[in-house]
Order: sequence, then structure tokens, then C-alpha cells
Amino acid sequence: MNKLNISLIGVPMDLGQNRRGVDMGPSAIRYAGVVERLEEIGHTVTDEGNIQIAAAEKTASPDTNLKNLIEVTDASTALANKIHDVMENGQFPLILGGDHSIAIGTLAGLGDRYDNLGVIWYDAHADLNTGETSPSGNIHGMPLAVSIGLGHEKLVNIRGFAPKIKPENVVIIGARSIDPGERELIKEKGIKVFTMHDIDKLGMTAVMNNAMSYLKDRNVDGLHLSLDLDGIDPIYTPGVGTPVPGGISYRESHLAMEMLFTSDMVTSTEFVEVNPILDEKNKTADVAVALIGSLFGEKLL
Ligand SMILES: NC(=[NH2+])NCCC[C@H](N)C(=O)O
Ligand SMILES: [Mn+2]
Ligand SMILES: [Mn+2]
Repeated sequence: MNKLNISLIGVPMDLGQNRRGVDMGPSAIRYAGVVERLEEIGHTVTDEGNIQIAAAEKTASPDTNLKNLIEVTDASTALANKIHDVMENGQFPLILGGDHSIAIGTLAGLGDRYDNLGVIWYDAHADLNTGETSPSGNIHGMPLAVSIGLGHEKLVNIRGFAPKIKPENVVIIGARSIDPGERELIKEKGIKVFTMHDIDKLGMTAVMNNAMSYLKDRNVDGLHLSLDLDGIDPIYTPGVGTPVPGGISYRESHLAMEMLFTSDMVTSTEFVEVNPILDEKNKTADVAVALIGSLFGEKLL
């Protein structure tokens, strides 16, 4: 990764889950100094502002248990189109959420630019639910399923093509809360998962090396990092809507980001689920910015 022209896109989305405040994530991460941090490294940053998000639905769509389906579809489409445009201009997309449902739009925008995009999903969860398997009806638990072509057709067909990515090009890292339907899907589709058990047993260095060589063997032509701040242990990132104890440490996360930087494989990224209302003095946004620093080449010496 040389000096990049980065397009920063905020997505103040809170309709993919039911806790207020995650719509303020992009502001919190900007306030924590993301632009300055990237410029300090030598990158050029264009802040593209925020994608517009509608108010929550007044009445649920009768044919589905997915909450705010229409509003999430519209916002995802707007985000996908925006990402498509910035990529046309040779910019590197850095997307700030917002809840993780925004990944539906991100991968829709990236999907037609790559034939064989790889995805690292850094998360406590698998986000592989569909309307049938979801315990909550929250779309932030579904973006990975939607992107491999499973789920509500409105979401699956954004920008008029599906699937956006191949299940065998996905690597999930940090999983420790997996619903029964997701577990089945992981087995059925052969999705590569490094759980917390694997991280404890192998260490983060081996996990990242395995993840990257797996994706290289798949001949990926781009790599998207989708980082849910709840992948990290809630002692470091308390400002998330669905915290799960026993997570990836702050140091392991820096190491993972530094290894990704060194690999020079990453071609786009998003940092999601920062909720300043649930946070302590913007700690979670500060962690997001620190990890963005490592991912984009910040060095200790
Ligand atoms: N992006 C997230 N934080 N997802 C949490 C999902 C939680 C749960 N598996 C659900 O589907 O409701
Ligand atoms: Mn999560
Ligand atoms: Mn997630």
C-alpha cells in the first residue's frame, strides 16, 4: 500500500438493529481524528460526507420479519452507488458505520468492480442469518448471508446482480456468538472461520497468516476488511450494541491490522457498530481510529 487517495464515506445507519445511537458512529470516529491520523501517515483523504438515512419505518412490511427493510434497502443502494463512483475515480473506499447492515451496500458497490473479491469479516458474530434463521429480525445480523445471495430478494438484488461475493472467499475472524442457522450455513457453504478458540490455540500471527494464504490460494483480486468493533473484547470497545465477552484483544487487533498492511492485499475497508451513547468517553471510536492507523501503515519506529 503506497500513499493512497482515500474516500471517507459516513453511513449513519441505525435501522439494522434496535439500539439508538449507532447512527452517531461516523461523527464519533471523525471526532476521534481519523482524517488527521491518515494524513499524518501521508495519505490524501477526501471526506465525502454521509449517506442519507431515512427515519425508521412507521409500520412494518407485512410480508417479512425484517425490520426497516425498505429503508435499509434504499440506504444500501445509495451507499453501493457512491462506492461504485469513488472506485471509478481510483479512490480507496473507507466506510464508517453505522450498524453492520451497511456492509450489504458496501459489498454491492464493490462486487461489480471485482471478479473474485476476498472478504475478511472481523466480528464476534457471523452475520449469516436470513429472515428464516434470525432470532431478532435485525438486518445487521444478515449482511454476509445477503452478500453470498441468501435472504430477502430486495437486499440480495441491490444494483441488479447477485451474489456479490463467493462464500469460499470469506474468512470470519473472532467469532464467538453463532446462531444455530448460521452454524449450519457455515458447514453447508464451507465458510472459513477462525473462532476465538482458534485465536487462543494458534495465536493471532498464525491465524492471520492462514487467513491471508487461504485468500491468496483463492486468487482473490481484491480484499475487503469489514471490521465490527464488537469483534474486539468489550473491555476495550464497550460502545457497541451487541457486546460479547471473551473477544480479540487490543494488541492482537493491532497486530492483525499491521499484518494486513504488510500484506498489501486490502483494497477497501469499513469500520462499523461504534455507538457513542453506549461508549465511555469515545473509547470505542478511539480504538477504531488507532486500528485504522495500523491498517494504513502507521509504525511504532
Ligand atoms: N453486526 C452485528 N453486531 N450483528 C449481531 C447479530 C446478532 C444476532 N446473531 C442476530 O442476528 O440478531
Ligand atoms: Mn458483531
Ligand atoms: Mn457484525
